[in-house]
Amino acid sequence: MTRSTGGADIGVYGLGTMGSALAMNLADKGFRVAVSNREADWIADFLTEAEPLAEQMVGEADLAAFVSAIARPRSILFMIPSGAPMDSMIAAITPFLEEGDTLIDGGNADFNDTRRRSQAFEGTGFHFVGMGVSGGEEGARHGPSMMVGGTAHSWTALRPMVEAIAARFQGEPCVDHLGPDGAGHFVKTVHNGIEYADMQMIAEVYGLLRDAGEQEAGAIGALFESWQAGPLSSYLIEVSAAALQTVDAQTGQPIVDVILDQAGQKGTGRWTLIEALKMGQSASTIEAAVGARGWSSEKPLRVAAEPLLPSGTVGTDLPSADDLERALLAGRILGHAQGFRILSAASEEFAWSLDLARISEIWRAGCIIRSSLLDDLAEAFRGDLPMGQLILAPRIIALLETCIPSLRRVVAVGASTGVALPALSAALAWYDSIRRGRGSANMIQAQRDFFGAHGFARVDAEGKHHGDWPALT
Ligand SMILES: NC(=O)C1=CN([C@@H]2O[C@H](COP(=O)(O)OP(=O)(O)OC[C@H]3O[C@@H](n4cnc5c(N)ncnc54)[C@H](OP(=O)(O)O)[C@@H]3O)[C@@H](O)[C@H]2O)C=CC1
Ligand SMILES: O=C(CO)[C@H](O)[C@H](O)COP(=O)(O)O
Repeated sequence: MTRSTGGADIGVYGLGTMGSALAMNLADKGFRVAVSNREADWIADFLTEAEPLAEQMVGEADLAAFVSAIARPRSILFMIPSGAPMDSMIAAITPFLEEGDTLIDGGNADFNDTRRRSQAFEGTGFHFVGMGVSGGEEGARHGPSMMVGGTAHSWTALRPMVEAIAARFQGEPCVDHLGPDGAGHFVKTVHNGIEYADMQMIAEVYGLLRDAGEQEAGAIGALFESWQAGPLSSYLIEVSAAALQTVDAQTGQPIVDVILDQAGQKGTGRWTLIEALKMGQSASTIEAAVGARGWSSEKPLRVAAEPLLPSGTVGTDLPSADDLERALLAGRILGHAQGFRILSAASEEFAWSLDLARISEIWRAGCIIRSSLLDDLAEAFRGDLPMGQLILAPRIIALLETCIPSLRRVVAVGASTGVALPALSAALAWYDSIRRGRGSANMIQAQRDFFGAHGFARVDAEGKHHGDWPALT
């Protein structure tokens, strides 16, 4: 199986969808790659499939031989499931490492695990990198966006390779060293939270057109396709348009009509929320998207409830196509604003000094959430940013002025027709919360003091105060 020894520039362990594609991308860019996989039989199959690039690869089933095949100091990239499998692989490979070697976890890992592993590596002479990779199989093969967290030493070793294989936006590689330990995986997690929100809002518009508008999948797909020429232009709209216009070979129906309405999830959306809540951040659009995937899994309950619970009104006029397009743009802006606020809070919490402009820039190509909006966000972050808030950047305010009225109209139609638009509605409520100088939390404080003597601050005096509340009979 071995085709050459000792001189590989990098090792890739885990030849599933992502690992195979990244190994081929690296070989395509002229790097020599050692590859290995838990299921050893797959190594030979992969090398056969990788021809002619296999000439630059060496396959080793044995871990010691795999490590030996890589030139020192070694860079070893793991593309395997997060959590326990990664811990087991670290334990298994560490005995074969030497001073200066770096292990890279390129999977979707919980950044808390990455921080723990990075700390465990401190003082060992080995290095640990948590690297978020986005772009799916196609991106991994031809140019992903990558978010690197780890030591400066590891970045120096890794940089030429990841810059060579990354997607490019106007010639610039969509990869950067974002900070130490868990910074890269945290940014990837929030990327996925934004991805969940964007996917959900697109699905909501599809649902509104299908259920309130009784439109066929192909027609909705054609509408989405037309939006690719405007400000909504993005990979996710492109994918959705193409999926809606794809016909199932078995039935001749639109394929989306035969796909069960239960969405999978592997954890990154939920992690985004958990970390947001820990830092006191509201990420209501992302929460709605995670919650909607949860509702999707409760199919039997939904089927049972449909004939029992009162519905919305029929016959309401649908929003115009322009309104739907602008509502989605507003939702996308607000979903990103929530994500970037979480990144900003984490940057402070963990002293990462995250460069939010740079993060927007490396998301402009290669990754799943790439969109023309990210170019606007990158420029907004590089320009005047009142109170450090993306949503207050003049460029973003100008965009919101054009699309918030549409979001209001679309949410109103969803409410009256009884078509659930949880992420779009949450985005609008989040927007209306942030722009309201005097909110309604004075009522919460009155309730808390009434039942629990928690005290409240007054608008006209310093200090903590209590109400002279009446006794309830
Ligand atoms: N698919 C995607 O679009 C993206 C995936 N990711 C992340 O990349 C990582 C890999 O995903 P993907 O390539 O899609 O997954 P696949 O299921 O296609 O491949 C998984 C790989 O991990 C190996 N593996 C599974 N369990 C273990 C274990 N316990 N110990 C060692 N190796 C193991 C498998 O080996 P074997 O062949 O023996 O089963 C296989 O090589 C995941 O963390 C995922 O979240 C990140 C971005 C995008
Ligand atoms: O990281 C990714 C894209 O950026 C992966 O495709 C990930 O699996 C998506 O998350 P989920 O499976 O929970 O939808």
